[in-house]
Amino acid sequence: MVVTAPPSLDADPFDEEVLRDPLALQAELRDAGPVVHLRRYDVYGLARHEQVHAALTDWQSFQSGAGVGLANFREEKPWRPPSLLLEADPPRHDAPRAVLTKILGPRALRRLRESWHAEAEALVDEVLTDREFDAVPALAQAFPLRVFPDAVGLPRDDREHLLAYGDHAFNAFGPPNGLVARGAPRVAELSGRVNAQCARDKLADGGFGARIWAAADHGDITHEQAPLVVRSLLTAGVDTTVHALAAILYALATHPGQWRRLRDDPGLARVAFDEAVRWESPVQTFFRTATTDCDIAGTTIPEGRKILMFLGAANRDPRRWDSPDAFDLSRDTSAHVGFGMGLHQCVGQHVARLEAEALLTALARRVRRIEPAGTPVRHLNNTLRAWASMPVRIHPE
Ligand code: HEM
Ligand SMILES: O=C(O)c1ccc(-n2ccnc2)cc1
Repeated sequence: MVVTAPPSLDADPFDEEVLRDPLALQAELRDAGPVVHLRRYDVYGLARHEQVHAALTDWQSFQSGAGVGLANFREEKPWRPPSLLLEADPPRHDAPRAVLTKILGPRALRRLRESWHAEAEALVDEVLTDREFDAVPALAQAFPLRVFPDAVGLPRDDREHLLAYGDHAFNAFGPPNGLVARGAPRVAELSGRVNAQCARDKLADGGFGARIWAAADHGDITHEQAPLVVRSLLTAGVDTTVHALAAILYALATHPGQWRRLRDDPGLARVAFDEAVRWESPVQTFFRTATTDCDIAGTTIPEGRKILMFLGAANRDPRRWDSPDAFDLSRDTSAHVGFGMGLHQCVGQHVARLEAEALLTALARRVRRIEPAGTPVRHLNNTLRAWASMPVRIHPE
Protein backbone atom coordinates (compact mmCIF):
# COMPACT_ATOMS: atom_id res chain seq x y z
CA MET A 1 0.00 0.00 0.00
CA VAL A 2 1.47 3.33 -0.99
CA VAL A 3 1.19 5.51 2.07
CA THR A 4 0.34 9.05 1.02
CA ALA A 5 0.80 12.15 3.15
CA PRO A 6 -2.62 13.81 3.52
CA PRO A 7 -3.10 17.43 2.38
CA SER A 8 -2.03 19.82 5.14
CA LEU A 9 -4.12 22.95 5.84
CA ASP A 10 -3.49 26.03 7.99
CA ALA A 11 -7.21 26.63 8.57
CA ASP A 12 -8.45 27.04 12.16
CA PRO A 13 -11.87 25.32 12.60
CA PHE A 14 -12.17 27.02 16.02
CA ASP A 15 -11.59 30.56 14.73
CA GLU A 16 -14.59 32.67 15.79
CA GLU A 17 -15.45 33.76 12.23
CA VAL A 18 -15.30 30.11 11.12
CA LEU A 19 -17.54 29.08 14.04
CA ARG A 20 -19.98 31.82 12.98
CA ASP A 21 -20.20 30.36 9.47
CA PRO A 22 -18.39 27.02 9.12
CA LEU A 23 -19.92 25.86 5.81
CA ALA A 24 -17.16 27.14 3.49
CA LEU A 25 -14.37 25.50 5.49
CA GLN A 26 -16.40 22.27 5.76
CA ALA A 27 -16.67 22.12 1.95
CA GLU A 28 -12.94 22.88 1.62
CA LEU A 29 -12.07 20.08 4.07
CA ARG A 30 -14.35 17.55 2.34
CA ASP A 31 -12.93 18.41 -1.08
CA ALA A 32 -9.28 18.36 0.10
CA GLY A 33 -9.50 14.58 0.67
CA PRO A 34 -10.79 11.78 2.91
CA VAL A 35 -8.20 12.75 5.55
CA VAL A 36 -6.62 16.19 6.05
CA HIS A 37 -3.87 17.36 8.40
CA LEU A 38 -4.67 20.53 10.37
CA ARG A 39 -1.25 22.10 10.91
CA ARG A 40 -2.38 24.59 13.54
CA TYR A 41 -3.27 21.85 16.04
CA ASP A 42 -1.29 19.01 14.45
CA VAL A 43 -4.41 16.83 14.32
CA TYR A 44 -6.05 14.84 11.51
CA GLY A 45 -9.45 15.96 10.23
CA LEU A 46 -12.26 13.83 8.79
CA ALA A 47 -15.02 15.82 7.08
CA ARG A 48 -16.66 13.34 4.69
CA HIS A 49 -19.58 11.21 5.86
CA GLU A 50 -17.84 7.94 4.93
CA GLN A 51 -14.73 8.54 7.06
CA VAL A 52 -16.64 10.14 9.99
CA HIS A 53 -19.04 7.18 10.07
CA ALA A 54 -16.10 4.74 9.90
CA ALA A 55 -14.25 6.42 12.78
CA LEU A 56 -17.39 6.64 14.96
CA THR A 57 -18.08 2.93 14.55
CA ASP A 58 -14.50 1.74 15.13
CA TRP A 59 -14.07 2.51 18.86
CA GLN A 60 -11.20 0.02 19.13
CA SER A 61 -8.98 2.00 16.73
CA PHE A 62 -10.32 5.43 17.67
CA GLN A 63 -10.70 5.66 21.44
CA SER A 64 -12.59 8.12 23.63
CA GLY A 65 -10.64 7.33 26.82
CA ALA A 66 -7.96 9.92 26.02
CA GLY A 67 -10.70 12.54 25.81
CA VAL A 68 -13.05 13.57 23.00
CA GLY A 69 -11.64 17.09 22.86
CA LEU A 70 -8.28 18.41 21.65
CA ALA A 71 -6.65 17.73 25.05
CA ASN A 72 -5.02 14.30 25.26
CA PHE A 73 -5.70 12.92 28.74
CA ARG A 74 -2.63 10.70 28.37
CA GLU A 75 -0.50 13.86 28.19
CA GLU A 76 -2.33 16.47 30.25
CA LYS A 77 -4.66 16.63 33.26
CA PRO A 78 -8.34 16.99 32.27
CA TRP A 79 -10.09 20.17 33.54
CA ARG A 80 -12.43 17.91 35.53
CA PRO A 81 -12.63 14.15 36.28
CA PRO A 82 -13.34 12.45 32.91
CA SER A 83 -16.84 11.37 31.96
CA LEU A 84 -17.58 7.70 32.61
CA LEU A 85 -19.44 7.52 29.31
CA LEU A 86 -18.28 10.12 26.80
CA GLU A 87 -14.59 9.89 27.77
CA ALA A 88 -14.41 6.16 28.53
CA ASP A 89 -13.95 3.02 26.45
CA PRO A 90 -15.12 -0.53 27.16
CA PRO A 91 -15.00 -2.16 29.64
CA ARG A 92 -15.17 0.93 31.94
CA HIS A 93 -17.77 2.52 29.66
CA ASP A 94 -20.18 -0.44 29.68
CA ALA A 95 -21.94 -0.38 33.07
CA PRO A 96 -22.59 3.39 33.17
CA ARG A 97 -23.88 3.20 29.58
CA ALA A 98 -26.24 0.32 30.39
CA VAL A 99 -27.64 2.30 33.34
CA LEU A 100 -28.40 5.41 31.25
CA THR A 101 -29.74 3.33 28.35
CA LYS A 102 -32.41 2.00 30.72
CA ILE A 103 -33.16 5.31 32.47
CA LEU A 104 -33.26 7.47 29.30
CA GLY A 105 -34.71 4.88 26.92
CA PRO A 106 -37.98 5.41 24.99
CA ARG A 107 -39.94 3.07 27.28
CA ALA A 108 -38.75 4.89 30.43
CA LEU A 109 -39.73 8.24 28.88
CA ARG A 110 -43.34 7.20 28.20
CA ARG A 111 -44.23 8.27 31.76
CA LEU A 112 -43.06 11.83 30.91
CA ARG A 113 -44.84 12.21 27.56
CA GLU A 114 -48.15 13.56 28.80
CA SER A 115 -46.62 16.06 31.28
CA TRP A 116 -44.03 17.35 28.73
CA HIS A 117 -46.77 17.90 26.15
CA ALA A 118 -48.84 19.74 28.77
CA GLU A 119 -45.84 21.88 29.81
CA ALA A 120 -45.15 22.71 26.14
CA GLU A 121 -48.77 23.79 25.57
CA ALA A 122 -48.71 25.95 28.70
CA LEU A 123 -45.45 27.60 27.66
CA VAL A 124 -46.60 28.18 24.07
CA ASP A 125 -49.90 29.67 25.26
CA GLU A 126 -47.91 32.01 27.53
CA VAL A 127 -45.47 33.07 24.79
CA LEU A 128 -48.06 33.50 22.03
CA THR A 129 -49.80 36.30 23.89
CA ASP A 130 -47.21 38.33 21.93
CA ARG A 131 -47.08 38.20 18.12
CA GLU A 132 -43.34 38.92 18.08
CA PHE A 133 -40.72 37.52 20.48
CA ASP A 134 -37.19 36.13 20.67
CA ALA A 135 -37.63 32.38 20.18
CA VAL A 136 -34.28 31.55 21.85
CA PRO A 137 -35.01 32.65 25.43
CA ALA A 138 -38.79 32.33 25.12
CA LEU A 139 -38.96 28.78 23.75
CA ALA A 140 -35.59 27.11 22.98
CA GLN A 141 -34.14 27.87 26.43
CA ALA A 142 -37.32 28.05 28.52
CA PHE A 143 -38.75 24.65 27.59
CA PRO A 144 -35.70 22.41 28.29
CA LEU A 145 -34.93 24.39 31.47
CA ARG A 146 -38.48 23.78 32.65
CA VAL A 147 -38.85 20.04 31.92
CA PHE A 148 -35.37 18.47 31.99
CA PRO A 149 -34.09 19.54 35.45
CA ASP A 150 -37.54 18.56 36.78
CA ALA A 151 -37.07 15.10 35.22
CA VAL A 152 -33.57 14.83 36.73
CA GLY A 153 -35.05 15.72 40.14
CA LEU A 154 -33.59 19.20 40.70
CA PRO A 155 -35.45 21.92 42.64
CA ARG A 156 -36.91 24.76 40.50
CA ASP A 157 -34.75 27.44 42.09
CA ASP A 158 -31.34 25.98 41.24
CA ARG A 159 -30.98 25.45 37.48
CA GLU A 160 -30.21 28.75 35.66
CA HIS A 161 -26.45 28.03 35.94
CA LEU A 162 -26.72 24.77 33.94
CA LEU A 163 -26.62 26.60 30.59
CA ALA A 164 -23.36 28.38 31.49
CA TYR A 165 -21.79 25.19 32.87
CA GLY A 166 -22.65 23.19 29.75
CA ASP A 167 -21.47 26.02 27.51
CA HIS A 168 -18.07 25.94 29.18
CA ALA A 169 -17.86 22.14 29.04
CA PHE A 170 -18.53 22.21 25.29
CA ASN A 171 -15.98 25.01 24.79
CA ALA A 172 -13.45 22.95 26.73
CA PHE A 173 -13.54 20.20 24.05
CA GLY A 174 -11.88 22.75 21.77
CA PRO A 175 -8.49 24.47 21.99
CA PRO A 176 -7.68 26.84 24.90
CA ASN A 177 -8.86 29.90 22.89
CA GLY A 178 -10.74 33.09 23.78
CA LEU A 179 -14.06 31.23 24.18
CA VAL A 180 -12.54 28.99 26.88
CA ALA A 181 -10.73 31.93 28.51
CA ARG A 182 -13.95 33.95 28.76
CA GLY A 183 -15.64 31.07 30.59
CA ALA A 184 -12.74 30.38 32.96
CA PRO A 185 -13.61 32.93 35.71
CA ARG A 186 -16.89 31.14 36.53
CA VAL A 187 -15.67 27.52 36.26
CA ALA A 188 -14.99 26.98 39.96
CA GLU A 189 -18.40 28.41 41.00
CA LEU A 190 -20.32 26.55 38.27
CA SER A 191 -18.51 23.25 38.88
CA GLY A 192 -19.12 23.57 42.60
CA ARG A 193 -22.86 24.06 42.08
CA VAL A 194 -23.20 21.23 39.54
CA ASN A 195 -21.11 18.78 41.58
CA ALA A 196 -23.23 19.57 44.66
CA GLN A 197 -26.40 18.77 42.69
CA CYS A 198 -25.15 15.24 41.95
CA ALA A 199 -25.38 14.26 45.63
CA ARG A 200 -28.10 11.75 46.41
CA ASP A 201 -29.91 13.93 48.94
CA LYS A 202 -30.29 16.74 46.37
CA LEU A 203 -32.24 14.61 43.88
CA ALA A 204 -36.02 14.12 44.12
CA ASP A 205 -37.38 10.58 44.29
CA GLY A 206 -38.39 9.06 40.95
CA GLY A 207 -36.18 11.39 38.88
CA PHE A 208 -33.36 10.38 36.54
CA GLY A 209 -30.85 11.29 39.28
CA ALA A 210 -32.49 9.15 41.96
CA ARG A 211 -32.73 6.27 39.46
CA ILE A 212 -28.96 6.48 38.85
CA TRP A 213 -28.34 6.23 42.62
CA ALA A 214 -30.84 3.34 42.83
CA ALA A 215 -28.83 1.57 40.10
CA ALA A 216 -25.80 1.83 42.42
CA ASP A 217 -27.86 0.30 45.28
CA HIS A 218 -28.71 -2.46 42.81
CA GLY A 219 -25.01 -3.02 42.05
CA ASP A 220 -25.24 -1.99 38.38
CA ILE A 221 -22.64 0.76 39.02
CA THR A 222 -20.72 1.74 42.17
CA HIS A 223 -21.79 4.50 44.56
CA GLU A 224 -18.57 6.34 43.64
CA GLN A 225 -19.66 6.34 39.96
CA ALA A 226 -23.24 7.50 40.62
CA PRO A 227 -22.56 11.27 41.06
CA LEU A 228 -20.39 11.32 37.93
CA VAL A 229 -23.18 9.71 35.89
CA VAL A 230 -25.58 12.36 37.23
CA ARG A 231 -22.99 15.00 36.22
CA SER A 232 -23.17 13.63 32.67
CA LEU A 233 -26.86 14.45 32.56
CA LEU A 234 -26.36 17.93 33.97
CA THR A 235 -23.55 18.65 31.49
CA ALA A 236 -25.24 17.13 28.45
CA GLY A 237 -28.91 17.56 29.04
CA VAL A 238 -29.58 21.29 28.68
CA ASP A 239 -27.35 23.11 26.17
CA THR A 240 -27.66 20.37 23.54
CA THR A 241 -31.46 20.46 23.46
CA VAL A 242 -31.63 24.25 23.80
CA HIS A 243 -29.56 24.66 20.65
CA ALA A 244 -31.31 21.82 18.84
CA LEU A 245 -34.71 23.40 19.48
CA ALA A 246 -33.37 26.78 18.31
CA ALA A 247 -32.08 25.05 15.18
CA ILE A 248 -35.49 23.53 14.44
CA LEU A 249 -37.28 26.86 14.98
CA TYR A 250 -34.77 28.63 12.71
CA ALA A 251 -35.20 25.95 10.02
CA LEU A 252 -38.99 26.14 10.16
CA ALA A 253 -39.13 29.95 10.27
CA THR A 254 -36.93 30.17 7.17
CA HIS A 255 -38.67 27.35 5.25
CA PRO A 256 -42.41 28.27 5.24
CA GLY A 257 -43.26 25.33 2.95
CA GLN A 258 -41.82 22.89 5.46
CA TRP A 259 -43.69 24.66 8.30
CA ARG A 260 -46.95 24.19 6.38
CA ARG A 261 -46.19 20.46 5.99
CA LEU A 262 -45.57 20.12 9.74
CA ARG A 263 -48.65 22.15 10.66
CA ASP A 264 -50.79 19.99 8.36
CA ASP A 265 -49.26 16.83 9.85
CA PRO A 266 -47.88 17.33 13.42
CA GLY A 267 -46.87 13.65 13.24
CA LEU A 268 -43.88 14.96 11.22
CA ALA A 269 -42.45 16.55 14.41
CA ARG A 270 -39.95 13.73 14.95
CA VAL A 271 -38.80 13.83 11.32
CA ALA A 272 -38.45 17.61 11.56
CA PHE A 273 -36.27 17.16 14.63
CA ASP A 274 -33.91 14.67 13.00
CA GLU A 275 -33.71 16.68 9.77
CA ALA A 276 -32.88 19.82 11.80
CA VAL A 277 -30.21 17.91 13.75
CA ARG A 278 -28.74 16.77 10.41
CA TRP A 279 -29.03 20.19 8.74
CA GLU A 280 -27.69 22.31 11.64
CA SER A 281 -25.74 19.67 13.66
CA PRO A 282 -25.99 21.38 17.08
CA VAL A 283 -22.98 19.27 18.11
CA GLN A 284 -20.50 20.02 15.34
CA THR A 285 -17.34 18.14 16.24
CA PHE A 286 -15.78 15.56 18.50
CA PHE A 287 -12.26 14.15 18.66
CA ARG A 288 -10.89 10.65 18.96
CA THR A 289 -7.35 9.38 19.70
CA ALA A 290 -5.63 6.71 17.58
CA THR A 291 -5.18 3.57 19.69
CA THR A 292 -2.58 2.16 17.30
CA ASP A 293 -1.09 3.25 13.97
CA CYS A 294 -4.25 3.12 11.87
CA ASP A 295 -4.97 3.57 8.21
CA ILE A 296 -7.72 5.78 6.88
CA ALA A 297 -8.11 5.89 3.09
CA GLY A 298 -4.40 5.44 2.47
CA THR A 299 -3.19 7.75 5.26
CA THR A 300 -1.49 6.23 8.29
CA ILE A 301 -2.44 8.03 11.51
CA PRO A 302 0.24 7.32 14.13
CA GLU A 303 -0.76 5.89 17.51
CA GLY A 304 -1.61 8.61 20.07
CA ARG A 305 -2.59 11.28 17.54
CA LYS A 306 -5.91 13.15 17.73
CA ILE A 307 -8.54 12.85 14.98
CA LEU A 308 -11.14 15.62 14.62
CA MET A 309 -14.48 14.33 13.31
CA PHE A 310 -16.53 17.08 11.64
CA LEU A 311 -20.05 15.75 12.26
CA GLY A 312 -21.63 18.88 10.77
CA ALA A 313 -19.57 18.56 7.60
CA ALA A 314 -20.46 14.87 7.27
CA ASN A 315 -24.15 15.74 7.62
CA ARG A 316 -23.90 18.01 4.58
CA ASP A 317 -21.64 15.82 2.44
CA PRO A 318 -22.95 15.77 -1.17
CA ARG A 319 -21.23 12.35 -1.54
CA ARG A 320 -23.88 11.02 0.88
CA TRP A 321 -26.88 13.37 0.66
CA ASP A 322 -28.94 14.68 -2.29
CA SER A 323 -29.21 18.49 -1.98
CA PRO A 324 -27.52 18.36 1.45
CA ASP A 325 -28.09 22.06 2.14
CA ALA A 326 -31.85 21.73 1.73
CA PHE A 327 -34.02 21.41 4.85
CA ASP A 328 -36.49 18.80 3.64
CA LEU A 329 -38.99 16.86 5.78
CA SER A 330 -39.34 14.15 3.13
CA ARG A 331 -35.67 13.16 3.51
CA ASP A 332 -34.58 9.81 4.98
CA THR A 333 -32.41 11.11 7.82
CA SER A 334 -31.53 7.71 9.30
CA ALA A 335 -27.78 7.86 8.50
CA HIS A 336 -27.11 11.32 9.94
CA VAL A 337 -24.25 11.47 12.45
CA GLY A 338 -25.65 14.38 14.49
CA PHE A 339 -26.05 12.00 17.43
CA GLY A 340 -22.83 10.15 16.65
CA MET A 341 -23.01 6.48 15.68
CA GLY A 342 -22.11 3.15 17.22
CA LEU A 343 -20.95 2.54 20.78
CA HIS A 344 -21.14 6.15 21.99
CA GLN A 345 -24.22 7.17 20.02
CA CYS A 346 -26.23 9.70 21.99
CA VAL A 347 -28.03 7.99 24.86
CA GLY A 348 -30.05 11.16 25.43
CA GLN A 349 -31.49 11.38 21.93
CA HIS A 350 -34.88 10.08 23.04
CA VAL A 351 -35.08 12.83 25.67
CA ALA A 352 -34.21 15.40 23.01
CA ARG A 353 -36.72 13.94 20.55
CA LEU A 354 -39.52 13.96 23.13
CA GLU A 355 -38.81 17.61 23.99
CA ALA A 356 -38.90 18.55 20.31
CA GLU A 357 -42.08 16.54 19.66
CA ALA A 358 -43.85 18.22 22.60
CA LEU A 359 -42.82 21.77 21.64
CA LEU A 360 -43.44 21.40 17.90
CA THR A 361 -46.83 19.74 18.39
CA ALA A 362 -47.91 22.57 20.68
CA LEU A 363 -46.76 25.17 18.12
CA ALA A 364 -48.23 23.35 15.10
CA ARG A 365 -51.68 23.46 16.67
CA ARG A 366 -51.55 27.20 17.42
CA VAL A 367 -49.40 28.84 14.75
CA ARG A 368 -50.52 29.20 11.13
CA ARG A 369 -47.26 30.87 10.09
CA ILE A 370 -43.91 31.64 11.72
CA GLU A 371 -41.37 33.98 10.09
CA PRO A 372 -38.13 35.80 11.01
CA ALA A 373 -38.79 39.23 12.56
CA GLY A 374 -35.22 40.53 12.64
CA THR A 375 -31.61 39.43 12.27
CA PRO A 376 -30.79 36.27 14.24
CA VAL A 377 -27.57 36.38 16.27
CA ARG A 378 -25.21 33.42 16.61
CA HIS A 379 -23.95 32.19 19.99
CA LEU A 380 -20.35 31.01 19.40
CA ASN A 381 -19.00 27.85 21.02
CA ASN A 382 -16.06 25.57 20.13
CA THR A 383 -18.34 22.54 19.76
CA LEU A 384 -21.96 23.74 19.62
CA ARG A 385 -23.74 25.40 16.68
CA ALA A 386 -26.08 27.77 18.47
CA TRP A 387 -28.26 30.87 18.31
CA ALA A 388 -28.10 33.62 20.92
CA SER A 389 -31.18 35.38 19.60
CA MET A 390 -33.86 34.66 16.97
CA PRO A 391 -36.67 37.24 16.72
CA VAL A 392 -39.78 35.68 15.14
CA ARG A 393 -43.26 36.84 14.21
CA ILE A 394 -46.14 34.37 14.40
CA HIS A 395 -49.55 34.40 12.77
CA PRO A 396 -51.93 32.42 14.99
CA GLU A 397 -54.36 29.83 13.66
C1 HEM B 1 -30.24 17.31 20.13
C2 HEM B 1 -29.55 17.17 21.26
C3 HEM B 1 -28.30 16.32 21.32
C4 HEM B 1 -27.32 16.12 20.39
C5 HEM B 1 -27.21 16.71 18.99
C6 HEM B 1 -26.37 15.18 20.99
C7 HEM B 1 -25.24 14.68 20.34
C8 HEM B 1 -24.45 13.67 20.84
C9 HEM B 1 -23.33 13.08 20.14
C10 HEM B 1 -22.83 13.51 18.75
C11 HEM B 1 -22.82 12.10 20.93
C12 HEM B 1 -21.66 11.16 20.58
C13 HEM B 1 -20.42 11.59 21.27
C14 HEM B 1 -19.23 10.77 20.79
O1 HEM B 1 -19.40 9.94 19.86
O2 HEM B 1 -18.13 11.01 21.31
C15 HEM B 1 -23.60 12.09 22.15
C16 HEM B 1 -23.35 11.26 23.20
C17 HEM B 1 -23.99 11.39 24.42
N1 HEM B 1 -25.11 12.13 24.69
FE1 HEM B 1 -25.96 13.47 23.46
N2 HEM B 1 -26.77 14.86 22.25
C18 HEM B 1 -27.95 15.52 22.48
C19 HEM B 1 -28.70 15.48 23.63
C20 HEM B 1 -28.38 14.76 24.75
C21 HEM B 1 -29.17 14.76 25.97
C22 HEM B 1 -30.47 15.53 26.16
C23 HEM B 1 -28.52 13.95 26.85
C24 HEM B 1 -28.87 13.55 28.27
C25 HEM B 1 -30.11 13.59 28.74
C26 HEM B 1 -27.34 13.44 26.18
C27 HEM B 1 -26.44 12.55 26.73
C28 HEM B 1 -25.41 11.97 26.04
C29 HEM B 1 -24.44 11.08 26.66
C30 HEM B 1 -24.42 10.65 28.13
C31 HEM B 1 -23.55 10.71 25.64
C32 HEM B 1 -22.35 9.77 25.77
C33 HEM B 1 -22.83 8.38 25.34
C34 HEM B 1 -21.69 7.36 25.43
O3 HEM B 1 -20.52 7.80 25.41
O4 HEM B 1 -22.00 6.16 25.50
N3 HEM B 1 -27.27 13.96 24.91
N4 HEM B 1 -24.59 13.04 22.06
O1 LIG C 1 -20.36 13.03 30.69
C1 LIG C 1 -20.36 14.21 30.32
O2 LIG C 1 -19.88 15.15 30.96
C2 LIG C 1 -21.00 14.49 29.00
C3 LIG C 1 -21.68 13.45 28.38
C4 LIG C 1 -22.30 13.69 27.16
C5 LIG C 1 -22.23 14.95 26.59
N1 LIG C 1 -22.92 15.14 25.36
C6 LIG C 1 -22.47 15.66 24.23
C7 LIG C 1 -23.51 15.56 23.36
N2 LIG C 1 -24.54 14.94 24.00
C8 LIG C 1 -24.16 14.71 25.24
C9 LIG C 1 -21.55 15.99 27.19
C10 LIG C 1 -20.91 15.75 28.42
